[in-house]
Amino acid sequence: MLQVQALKKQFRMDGREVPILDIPEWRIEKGENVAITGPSGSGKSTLLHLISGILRADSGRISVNGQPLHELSEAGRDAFRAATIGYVLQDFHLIPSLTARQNVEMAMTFRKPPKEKKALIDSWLERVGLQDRGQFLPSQLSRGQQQRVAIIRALVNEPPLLLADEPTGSLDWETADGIAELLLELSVSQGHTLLVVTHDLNMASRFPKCLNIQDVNRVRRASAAMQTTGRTTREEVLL
Ligand SMILES: Nc1ncnc2c1ncn2[C@@H]1O[C@H](COP(=O)(O)OP(=O)(O)OP(=O)(O)O)[C@@H](O)[C@H]1O
Repeated sequence: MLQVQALKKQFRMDGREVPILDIPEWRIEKGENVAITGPSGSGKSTLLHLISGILRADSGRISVNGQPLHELSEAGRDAFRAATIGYVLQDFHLIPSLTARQNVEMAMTFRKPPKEKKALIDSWLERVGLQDRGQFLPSQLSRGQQQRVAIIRALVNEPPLLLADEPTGSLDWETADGIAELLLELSVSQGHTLLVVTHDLNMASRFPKCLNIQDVNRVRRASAAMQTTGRTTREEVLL
């Protein structure tokens, strides 16, 4: 499902290029559920942005579902993402002026008669326990409910790959547990591959496969580098 080879990404900070990711080789098989943990600033969100094609790698290859992303134009990557990848971003990103139902409907890329669309959204809302909340605005929903809307919005087109960035980030532990369970349950029932970035070790431990980004990324953060090299300046180094 996902293949990464010789991937490098750096950002310009304070007038110089700082390496963030250097991943020689990494893959995720179809249907796997994988959690990635790692220190703040270690490049986890950047990695998801690269896999989704929102960001471009400086060099190397990323293939999703057999499609090398570097072969696509920006418009091609957008179309590929819409068809292939569901992305649950940090902090939900629901549109505040639209109801829960409208937020989901907006993401539906395929043409279907309104009746079928309505039935499909109804069934998704019911699956996540929000059947009586479809007409509510995000501000009228709890944070856990908003996250569930964000998850079904990402899944309504049945993408083969679901990416989620800190899906339990600002939730209390009980709600977070429910979201983790929902993500894993949906992955089994829908058959998609699931890749989650999280600081929540409780959530990560529920995943069949859990890795620290530093298991695959050769770039080490400043704090780790300073401990091992005695540097006092705040800079990232490639070990
Ligand atoms: N567009 C950008 N321009 C410059 N630097 C960036 C940009 N995006 C991210 N960075 C830097 O890249 C590093 C990795 O950021 P990233 O958000 O991927 O980390 P993270 O592991 O997801 O962190 P956290 O766990 O805190 O969310 C950080 O030092 C960040 O400041």
